[in-house]
Amino acid sequence: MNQKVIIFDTTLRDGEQSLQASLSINKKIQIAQSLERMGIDIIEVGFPISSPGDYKAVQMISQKIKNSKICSLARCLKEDIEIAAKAMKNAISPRIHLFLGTSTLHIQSKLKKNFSEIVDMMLMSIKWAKRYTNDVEFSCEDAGRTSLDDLCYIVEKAIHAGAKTINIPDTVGYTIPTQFKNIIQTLFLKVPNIHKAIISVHCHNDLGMATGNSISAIEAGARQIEGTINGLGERAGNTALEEIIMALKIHEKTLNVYTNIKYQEISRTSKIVSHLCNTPIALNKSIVGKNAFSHSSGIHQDGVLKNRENYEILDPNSIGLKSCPLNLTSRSGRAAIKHRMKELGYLETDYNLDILYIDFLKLADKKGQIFDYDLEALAFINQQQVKTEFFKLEYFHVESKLSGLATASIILLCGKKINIQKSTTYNGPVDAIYQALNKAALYPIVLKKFHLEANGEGKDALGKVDIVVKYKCRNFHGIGLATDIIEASAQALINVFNDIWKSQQVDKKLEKLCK
Ligand SMILES: CC(=O)SCCNC(=O)CCNC(=O)[C@H](O)C(C)(C)COP(=O)(O)OP(=O)(O)OC[C@H]1O[C@@H](n2cnc3c(N)ncnc32)[C@H](O)[C@@H]1OP(=O)(O)O
Ligand SMILES: CC(C)C(=O)C(=O)O
Ligand SMILES: [Mg+2]
Repeated sequence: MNQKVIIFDTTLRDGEQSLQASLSINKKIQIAQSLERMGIDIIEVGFPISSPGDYKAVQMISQKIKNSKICSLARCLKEDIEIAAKAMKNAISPRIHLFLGTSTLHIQSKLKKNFSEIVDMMLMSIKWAKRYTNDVEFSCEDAGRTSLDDLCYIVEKAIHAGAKTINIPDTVGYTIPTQFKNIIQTLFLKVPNIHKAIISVHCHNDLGMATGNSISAIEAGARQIEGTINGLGERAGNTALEEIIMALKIHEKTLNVYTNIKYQEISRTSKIVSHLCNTPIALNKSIVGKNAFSHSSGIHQDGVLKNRENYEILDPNSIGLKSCPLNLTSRSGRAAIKHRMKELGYLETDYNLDILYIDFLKLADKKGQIFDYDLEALAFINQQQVKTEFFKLEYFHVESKLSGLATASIILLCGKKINIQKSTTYNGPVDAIYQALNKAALYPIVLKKFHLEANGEGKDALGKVDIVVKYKCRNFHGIGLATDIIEASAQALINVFNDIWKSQQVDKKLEKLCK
């Protein structure tokens, strides 16, 4: 009988570590809900000791997610474990994920300890974590460069101490598939109590081996795969879960395994993660790239027309990609929009149909036909700007000319106050409106990245602006979307102001609680 492979998603933890700006709590909740809908078994939602915002996000996700297990990361320190447990207090079955470097390099040059101290730290922390939950995972950080004897020793002790899952990370993406398979096979051969735990792997993609290494680990007996959507993660990223999931589906008869993933949700989840994390997907990315199912050369097109399977190993429908039979224009109604969103894999609870319809009509009047990418952008970028936000742009007027001054006038609602500002600069219209908005919001921010692109194709594509802004020690990411690129730029900055404002409210609440 086929065995189950547990899919463990760390987009919100390892994936987030690689982003230029940390995710707001709302974005984290939206991603977690998307992962839950995809059938992810375990969602690693954060590292609660790392910041009050992360703690709060773990706390809120623990309340909302009921069909996936919730997991939080902790170092082998009592305080980390206690905070992780507290943040997940309302989760149905919380998992504490402990990690500790086990390679000589990490032990000596990073942790400044010896091997027996590491074993003691591991034993103490598993014991401590078990006070809060029965579900403890222990990761041997840098296992890919750990001596096999040391690895077998520490894995045996960790299982004996009560860890139910043992994770073998190739933290720096060092190994190649034959080596990594050998590590897992050796553990199964030499660790006497290995069958009392699930063996998990967590691969990084520094040499482009993450998916290959994870599959080779499954061949050797691993039954949990850790990874992220779109392969986000430290440096070159983690194992891309969509790749693993589809590889396991296609080769299920060879590998004798299955997963509980709802394949139809893959495309939608990938797009949501890409939008909210400000990480575009490469055109040629396996499974979810725009070109993954398109055929450009004559011989391939001829072959596909004769029989799709000549050049396709996957049916695009299987991951939720469906072509659109409806022509969506300003003559379309709510029913058509709801229907198309459903076909694209979204539930009515994912978006607000009334707000989406208003935005849809405005856009449809401007550009005629509305495509899927417009609809998704309106639903998942515009609706980030919930109508109850603290800062709201009421009006702007911008003028600029060749080799001359640019001037911007704005009216910004700041809560109940109306703030009117004007700014003039030689740096162009975006800088002019940013200076005026800054004068109104009064946050001492530094703009670190400004990226403008066309969302869609042709002259009626929407302008999409992504910015990263530094405020105090933290980076914030904002997205703006509009047919007018100045409006899109302004909206991106206002979204950042709203996130800063919200994070200040969270900090204030936590300060009160701590007093
Ligand atoms: C492989 C991975 O992906 S591991 C996860 C990595 N993720 C992150 O680091 C993101 C979140 N991190 C953070 O917010 C911060 O680094 C914190 C809050 C965890 C710690 O912040 P600080 O207390 O300022 O420590 P700093 O980050 O400078 O250094 C890390 C410390 O943790 C120690 N440490 C590292 N791993 C472990 C571990 N598994 N168990 C116990 N201690 C550890 C280091 O030795 C170092 O201690 P030292 O200062 O005594 O040398
Ligand atoms: C915390 C651990 C599992 C990790 O991310 C790594 O080793 O890459
Ligand atoms: Mg990692």
